[in-house]
Amino acid sequence: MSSNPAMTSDQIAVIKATVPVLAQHGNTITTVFYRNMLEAHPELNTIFNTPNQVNGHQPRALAGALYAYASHIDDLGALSSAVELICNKHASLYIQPDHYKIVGKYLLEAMGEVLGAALTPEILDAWATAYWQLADLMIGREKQLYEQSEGWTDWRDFKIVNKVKESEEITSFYLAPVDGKPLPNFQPGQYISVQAHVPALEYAQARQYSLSDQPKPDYYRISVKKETGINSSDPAPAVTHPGYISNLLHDTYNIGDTLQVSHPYGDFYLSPSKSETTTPVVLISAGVGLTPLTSMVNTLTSQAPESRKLHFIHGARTSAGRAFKDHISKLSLSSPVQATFFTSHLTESDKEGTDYHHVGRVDLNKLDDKDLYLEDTQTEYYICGPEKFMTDIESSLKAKGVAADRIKMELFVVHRYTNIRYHRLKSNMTTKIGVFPASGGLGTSIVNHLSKQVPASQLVLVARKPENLVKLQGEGATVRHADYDQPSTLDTAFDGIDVLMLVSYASFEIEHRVKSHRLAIDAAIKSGVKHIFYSSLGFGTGLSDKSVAHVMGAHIETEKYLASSQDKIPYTSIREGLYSESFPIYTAWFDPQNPVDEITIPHTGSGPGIAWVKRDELGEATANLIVAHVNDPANFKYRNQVVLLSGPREISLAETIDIIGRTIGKPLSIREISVDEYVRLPQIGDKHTYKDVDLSREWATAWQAIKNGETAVVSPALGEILGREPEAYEKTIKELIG
Ligand SMILES: NC(=O)C1=CN([C@@H]2O[C@H](COP(=O)(O)OP(=O)(O)OC[C@H]3O[C@@H](n4cnc5c(N)ncnc54)[C@H](O)[C@@H]3O)[C@@H](O)[C@H]2O)C=CC1
Repeated sequence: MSSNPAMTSDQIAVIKATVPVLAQHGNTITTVFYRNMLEAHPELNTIFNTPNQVNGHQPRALAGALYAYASHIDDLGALSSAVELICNKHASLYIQPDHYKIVGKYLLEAMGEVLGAALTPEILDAWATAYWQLADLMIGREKQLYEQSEGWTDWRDFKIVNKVKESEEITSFYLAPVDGKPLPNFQPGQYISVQAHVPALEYAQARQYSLSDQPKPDYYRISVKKETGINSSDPAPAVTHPGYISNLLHDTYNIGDTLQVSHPYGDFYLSPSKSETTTPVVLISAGVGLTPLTSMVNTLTSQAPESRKLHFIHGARTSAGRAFKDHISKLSLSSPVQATFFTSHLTESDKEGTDYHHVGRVDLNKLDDKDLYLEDTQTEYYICGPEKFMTDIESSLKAKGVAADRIKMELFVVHRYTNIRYHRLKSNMTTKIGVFPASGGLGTSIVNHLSKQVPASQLVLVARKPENLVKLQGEGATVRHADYDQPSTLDTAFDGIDVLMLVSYASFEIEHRVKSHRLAIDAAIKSGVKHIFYSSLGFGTGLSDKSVAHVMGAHIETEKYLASSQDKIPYTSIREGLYSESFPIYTAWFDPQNPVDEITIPHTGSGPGIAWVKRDELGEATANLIVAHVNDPANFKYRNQVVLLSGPREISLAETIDIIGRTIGKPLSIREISVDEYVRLPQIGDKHTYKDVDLSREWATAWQAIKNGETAVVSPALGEILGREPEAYEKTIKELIG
């Protein structure tokens, strides 16, 4: 039993009250925390993943976890799967109670350093108690895990006894314990941590690798993917690339070499009872995600009754990159295993029926329902691969009627496990959701994502040109006409709608825009709408109501109007971060098709940057928030609140331009010019003209806002609401112009 004090109800209230502070400063706190702690305790570098420190992933993940913890301080049950995931990973790294003392000290100190006087003794005390409440819970669970490991409670030396190339990218390592003692059993799907000395860092690093074969008493097998583009003899990627250790194993570890290995752990595994029953199992993976599922299929085929239905579905970019192809194909000939391979890039030598069955990415709609064993309500589905792949497959299975508790996914990153699983809720079938305008970039994205989660019959799509919405109309959506510029069309446009998504009037002028928004809000009140969501913008340093950016003016006014109307209509204002796709606006209309060498803007490029975010992820998260409200309005977290959806990291304008330059293969630079020069640039033309009035000078206030750090705030909310890490800017830009 712990001797730490329990939390009082006042302390719980204090923690809940600090949630917005964590939303705004969490990332800075955790960044300072890791920096200070690792400076004072360099020996802890072996525990933490160095590239994830450098690229900011680890501080972000911890900030997300703290935020989730504070939000659920009075409902810790909601975090139990996250705690289980983290404790398993901790156990595989041999985390000890003393480590929690060090972490607690530096975390609370970092809060003090970042928040200054705002961290009153009362708040500090509440956080110290909250920290130890969670730490005790985790220490207790980790103790149990160590007790279950049959005395194997520290790193154990293993020798590589075989090294087998499985595909162009994947190589298996067969690891046998140096002490020769038999290995404990594990659950198929679990992983081990493998620790290797990294000469470039002068310390060891550990990574988790799923076991890829069935349990054997004399060896473990892991199958490791080599990342392209990193050379393990170059020390630089040792600190920047999370795949460095995998490449080090490929390039420098051979038969006879020794590695340190942990006991197997992990909470993604084949239900033990499944190896004895005849429940059908479908294993769906992409790329190297097939490793834990190969362990499952090997286990099941070695033990299972002949009558069990088993389907192994795998997607690979190329057939040559597919590991275990012959092995799985052979299993499908001699056992009840069905195998279906998807290949997205075919080569001439690929043969249909052996190398692949379908072209493209894994798409369950290409398979018959009977081959997914949908008719059996016991069938279990195991998914492993990139995050987006897993959530897409999960949605696709749910759309086919599979209950959430029969879908299991390997989610390594804690952040997305904070269990505020907006997209997992069941839809309330009677609530009507309206979107206006249900067109344009953001509106269309919101509608598309809503239609994946609720039947079209629940949607009321209101647009200036309703003829563009015939497809959803055909599926049962109600489609209506309305125009911000024709106020009378708003009178009845929102009738019958329970929850309305109001997308802001597309302009950067203030007066007419605010007037249009007010008219729409008033119309919504008159129509009896019960909750209004409004798309605001990501200027204003997080959630503040101050901004020097002219473009933010109308949003701040509208938010004030919403706040003053909350007795008549509760609201949520979503500050949609700056679209990654909108880089031309911030680069003096740089055109990747006709690239200039020099970008002329009233900004040096350095200083605070922009937390760019992909527009379609904003659409998806906005839809998730709407669905969360529809399902449980009483517990909706953002009632009468403003929430910021930002991208995963702040990127300076100089780096932004560097990324764009690298993507198109041309070095680019910034030359700072005056605002006077900027507004006269020929390419500006009438791009900032609204109803014949040139607003270029007003627009240029955005540069000052960026300099002031207004667009640099990184909030964990987007990742939480999406249930995965938001897409990296580099990737979005590559897709856009690469
Ligand atoms: N977060 C960011 O980085 C950015 C945000 N925005 C703002 O976000 C909001 C949504 O942006 P997007 O969907 O990307 O813009 P968009 O320009 O793609 O779409 C705007 C839609 O509004 C419709 N529309 C225009 N005038 C209308 C009227 N009088 N009545 C009804 N509908 C009308 C248009 O038909 C169009 O479909 C806009 O207010 C826009 O100004 C715009 C660019 C970047």
